[in-house]
Amino acid sequence: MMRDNRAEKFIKSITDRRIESKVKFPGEEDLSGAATALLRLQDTYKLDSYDLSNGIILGKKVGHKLTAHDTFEVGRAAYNQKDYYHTLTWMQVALNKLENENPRTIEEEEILEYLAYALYQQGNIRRALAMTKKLAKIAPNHPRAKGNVKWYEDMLEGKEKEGELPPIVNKRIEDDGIVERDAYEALCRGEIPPIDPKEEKKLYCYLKRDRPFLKLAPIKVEILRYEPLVVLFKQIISDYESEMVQELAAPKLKRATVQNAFTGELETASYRISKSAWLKGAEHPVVDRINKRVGDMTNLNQETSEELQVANYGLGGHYDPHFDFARKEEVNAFKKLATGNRIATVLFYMEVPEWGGATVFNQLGTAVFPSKNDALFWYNLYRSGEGDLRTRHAACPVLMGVKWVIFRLGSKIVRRIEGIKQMDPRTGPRIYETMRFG
Ligand SMILES: O=C(O)CCC(=O)C(=O)O
Ligand SMILES: [Fe+2]
Repeated sequence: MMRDNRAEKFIKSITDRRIESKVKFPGEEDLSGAATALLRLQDTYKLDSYDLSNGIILGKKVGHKLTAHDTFEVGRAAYNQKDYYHTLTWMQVALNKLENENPRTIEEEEILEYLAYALYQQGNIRRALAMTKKLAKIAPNHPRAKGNVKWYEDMLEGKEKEGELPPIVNKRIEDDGIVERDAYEALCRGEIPPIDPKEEKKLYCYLKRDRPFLKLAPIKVEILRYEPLVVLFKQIISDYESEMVQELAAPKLKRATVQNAFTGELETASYRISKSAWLKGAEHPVVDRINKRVGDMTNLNQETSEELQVANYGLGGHYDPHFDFARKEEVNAFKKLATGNRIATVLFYMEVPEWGGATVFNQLGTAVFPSKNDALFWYNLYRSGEGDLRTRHAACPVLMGVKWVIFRLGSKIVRRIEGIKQMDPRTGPRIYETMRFG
């Protein structure tokens, strides 16, 4: 038994599978992606770099400590994205950690060079110079240190004063493409703007019994807001159904893609990090049952709904603010959807994270913290078929645990049999004819 090397068999099996492309080893993108996820979590939930590198989240010890080298890698990922704000904080923590490390996991000079450059980029030239001088001292043969000292000195034009260095300035970049970032992140943290008490009074819960099946099994509905309407269906799937859906979806999960608005192509993007899979009604009775239930929940004809989509978000998984409907200017948008634009979204929370992962409507100041086995519903389009820009929403990054959702998007040729009579003040009890949009 001692001669039997089990690792060899394991390695062979992994190697074979790798040749068949079934197993992929982590590469540069995985490392930078993991680091970016940490930075995203840090910003959204206002986490301290030092705590985070010690596995402490919001005061609780939850993870492993990072070494100075790990910490350096996070800083380097930030540097590669020209994010000098985070480069600076993480390189400082790396340096700090290195002092207490024995044996050391990284050379001090490596950290110093990045740190000096980040200090310079953030407007701390005197400190960048001091740091580079230190680098030149400990590594006299460093290929760039001496040149950089001169460069910084020239920049200061002899204005380099003796004595105390000014305090470090380190401002987060303002323009990173997400205009609504601050409001969005505040919502993710649960900092929700107060609701007008008059509006709040109009919100209520009721049992939905307006279809024959629901006479026997009424659905619990909670109205979360109006204009645009957002409701929560309580305890609408069972643990068994949720487990079954996860089991069916797990082998099919693939990295989620987004549609490039200019080219119409599907591609991966850092603003949407999750894995997803599609499930057909014919695949399992549970899927079929959930599809039918969406009809009972929403009173929307399900014939032109998209298949169920299952999404799994891991740590740091998220989806930046977006619309579920396609805008007219988007290339191929309607072609891909086949049946037309997406009138409504239903989002089931199968598995909820311990922290983070809220669904937030950043224009509306509404945040929904997932509750297991409940489903969120909203209309994406006005009755005219125009996209409702107020429905811009996002999935906040998961800070602890995992999040599993199912969503179903209803599209174009929609016969609202009755509308959601009690829920939707716009629809009332009327019966709608087939509507064609787009
Ligand atoms: O997971 C969520 O909370 C929202 C997901 C979402 O908006 C989407 O996938 O379109
Ligand atoms: Fe969405």
